[in-house]
Amino acid sequence: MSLPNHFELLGQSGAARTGRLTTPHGVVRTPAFMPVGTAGAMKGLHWREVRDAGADIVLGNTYHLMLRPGAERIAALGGLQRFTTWNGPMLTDSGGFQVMSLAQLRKVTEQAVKFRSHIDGAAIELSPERAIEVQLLLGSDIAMQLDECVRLPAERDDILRAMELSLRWAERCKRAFERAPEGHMLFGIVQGGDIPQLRHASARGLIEIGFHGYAIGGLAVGEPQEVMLAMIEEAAPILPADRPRYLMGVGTPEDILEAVARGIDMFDCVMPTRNGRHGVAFTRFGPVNLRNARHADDPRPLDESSEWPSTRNCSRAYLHHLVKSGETLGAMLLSEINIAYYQSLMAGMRAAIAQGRFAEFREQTHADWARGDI
Ligand SMILES: O=c1[nH]cnc2c(CCNCC3CCCCC3)c3[nH]c(NCc4cccs4)nc3cc12
Repeated sequence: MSLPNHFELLGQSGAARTGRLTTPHGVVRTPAFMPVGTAGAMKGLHWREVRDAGADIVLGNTYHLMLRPGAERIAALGGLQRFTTWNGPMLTDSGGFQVMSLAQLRKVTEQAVKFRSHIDGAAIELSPERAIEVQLLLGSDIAMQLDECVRLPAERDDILRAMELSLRWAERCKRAFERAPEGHMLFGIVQGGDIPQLRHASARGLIEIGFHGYAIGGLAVGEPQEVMLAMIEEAAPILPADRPRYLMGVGTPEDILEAVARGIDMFDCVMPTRNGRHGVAFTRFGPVNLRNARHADDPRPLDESSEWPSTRNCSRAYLHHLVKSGETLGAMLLSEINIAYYQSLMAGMRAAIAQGRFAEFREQTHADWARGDI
């Protein structure tokens, strides 16, 4: 039987789509950018700013939260929304991806991913069943299956092995998710590396099992942008048109624009806050590195036409000063400026798609970025 569908397509312009995803904690407008909360908090931002910037949904970081303060403790405290006071939709990942990049002594077996906590060295076993249990304890509106993501370039055998393991884990996650409360969703994750036939097999396998939405994983892991875009073109058209598509870990504003043009609806990336902490602002005319001495005497704001106050009011000279002197406020201001820019890009795409003029929006946006910061 097919799962209930909480996604409503509102418009299309070429392969680009705009829609609404209804969750127990509210509606998500797509295309959507999901800012990443780290251990349950947004680095350098208050939730109010995240909401004001236009974000409908944020990511909860399962790997960190399950290690500290622990999923059972967050459940006892009323779940992630109450714990963090972000009272809107939340998506949590399975925790598996970060085990691969953060944990020590990790081992992948049929049963589970086994690793030692980077906090206290405790031996942890993250099985598909435990990954679902943790996300249900956190109370997220959208949970992700446990999968194995292979960094690229990789051998065909390894990509095939990880793709088939991820499909078996998808089946186990689906079964474990059957006890989820009404309205909560589970997304499968397409793997298959940079091999079209394996991308097709993975997508078809997930559709056979049946999910509320489908993520495309295994990308933005070291491959050139054209390979990432080619794999989206292989997978997206196979995925059900009436269900959301989430491209994991992506990306720069250009990656996002080009992925929306190929039918992707949801994104997450650490770039806006991470680049903000490193002094780089994303703007309508491309990235601006505020560490650069050329800004020291520049009284102009980053973009006087921006709707975001800090982008419209803070002088480059001030931002340069804050960044050079290592003031925390510098990282905070640039994080909010970047989140606000990403959300304005998403809002611009949603409007352009709804009005059937996405091709023009895409062309004008590329031209603005090419003009660069002057
Ligand atoms: O196949 C995948 N399966 C599962 N997760 C993936 C992720 C993590 C997505 N963000 C999770 C967030 C959860 C909350 C905390 C922050 C992460 C990816 N990120 C990237 N690229 C960006 C990359 C980031 C780091 C190395 S590559 N490709 C990814 C591919 C997969």
